Amino acid sequence: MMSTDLSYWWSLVGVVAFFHGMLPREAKEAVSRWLQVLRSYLDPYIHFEIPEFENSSSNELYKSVQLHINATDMCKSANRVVLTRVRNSTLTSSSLAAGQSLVDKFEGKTLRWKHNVQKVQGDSIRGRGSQEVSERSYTLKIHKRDRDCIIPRYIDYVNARAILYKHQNREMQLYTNGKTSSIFSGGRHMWQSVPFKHPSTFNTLAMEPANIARIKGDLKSFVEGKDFFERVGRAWKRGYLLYGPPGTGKSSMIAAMANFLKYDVYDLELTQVFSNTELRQLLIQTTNRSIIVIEDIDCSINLSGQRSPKSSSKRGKDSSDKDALTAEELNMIKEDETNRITLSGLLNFTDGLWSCCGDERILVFTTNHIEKLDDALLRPGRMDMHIEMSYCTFPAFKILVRNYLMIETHPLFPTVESLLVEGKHKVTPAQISEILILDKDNPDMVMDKLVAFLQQEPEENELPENAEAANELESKSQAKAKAPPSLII
Ligand SMILES: Nc1ncnc2c1ncn2[C@@H]1O[C@H](COP(=O)(O)OP(=O)(O)OP(=O)(O)O)[C@@H](O)[C@H]1O
Ligand SMILES: [Mg+2]
Repeated sequence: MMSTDLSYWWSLVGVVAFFHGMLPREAKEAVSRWLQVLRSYLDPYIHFEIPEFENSSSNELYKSVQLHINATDMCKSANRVVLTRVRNSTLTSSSLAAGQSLVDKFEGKTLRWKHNVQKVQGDSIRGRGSQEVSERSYTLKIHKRDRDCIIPRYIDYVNARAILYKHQNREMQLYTNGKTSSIFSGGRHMWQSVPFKHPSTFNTLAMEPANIARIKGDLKSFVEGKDFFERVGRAWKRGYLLYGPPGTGKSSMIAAMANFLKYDVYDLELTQVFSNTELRQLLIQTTNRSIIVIEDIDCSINLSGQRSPKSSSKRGKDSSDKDALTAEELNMIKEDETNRITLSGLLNFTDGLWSCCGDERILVFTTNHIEKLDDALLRPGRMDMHIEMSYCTFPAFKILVRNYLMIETHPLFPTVESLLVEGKHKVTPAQISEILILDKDNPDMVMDKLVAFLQQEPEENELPENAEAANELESKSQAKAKAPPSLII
């Protein structure tokens, strides 16, 4: 009955439109207004066109819709879908084929997307001469009564989903600062980047599972904490101090953090930074959603405010050789001496910088010698979480074995457990990994070798009883005692 009514009204509109051309001007205008009212009564939907290009420039909203459709997997409900994959990528993107529609839901309202593809003659602006090109657009159809209550918010939601999806599926970058000096940098970009493809994740890290869960939880609440940081008036940043002996997974942890958050990594080599001005330029050039890493902080900077021996030797010149230097080099040393970076200077500077530019930054310092670190670095508010990367425990060992040998248990596990707990010498995950990698297809042989290794008499440089290791353990416990009430795990 309803459809018969509608076809009657549409026929009437058609007839009126036919005679419309023959009417005088005033009557024409009146009829046009009347037709508009009638049309909106008959079609209660509003259609938004979102073209791929508008005035020859690409329309970001079109790309956002495409990404939103990918992110929500809405294509599942379409009959025809276009699948694409760019070279060297592992990601398959899907988009609606021409003429296809799908339904989205937002705040209980129904919205319909349709993808339109039309062949048109190309124009010279897009550089295709007179070739035939495809003109694409999306049409969003919603009920007129829903328009005002959801439209600005729904478009914001589509954009936000698209940004998140793009971020999660993009290629991450590892940046390093090259060998520059304030004299030579001349304001050019001082970071060089390569694609970041480190395979370490929280699943491959050998660590107490409870600690991994705490770190992941901390990172997650940091990422979701924009409103919190704004409310309490703090810069949106988080600092982690990773400490422990060599080969316990500090660098692997940084890679796992980056992979978990999909953040770029800026590996800041402080020994290549020769002045505060240069440091400021470097930090300003880092982007949001990134991890800034300073490895071996105790070796990179001298706590008393002097350049470290490592730094001086890297530059290859010593003040005693001043006679042999050129005027330019002497100037560099002079500038170096007046601008040298101290740890507290660095921290004060980074704190100030975070407060005024950049969001969502993570700062990670690593050290093998926490006891050598300045109180300025350890005081609360500087490094929010102190994470000890320790020698291999049995739970950590099981993670390594699961990853390397793909076994969950083995008859030699109890022996390994007692050797790790009461063993003569402590071993790092790196040492265990070296044995586990010997033959992934022969777990029995590898487990035998591992037990033999753990039963060996400790070598000089591995002994906790020897001078260096004993000192290390001693100073670690002292350091723990003096560590501030930051979160220590
Ligand atoms: N906790 C761990 N979980 C998994 N693998 C580990 C772990 N620790 C070390 N390894 C293995 O040992 C190698 C070296 O580890 P990594 O470079 O992360 O140690 P590190 O603590 O950063 O050492 P350094 O203090 O010398 O920089 C890694 O490539 C990895 O294969
Ligand atoms: Mg390391």
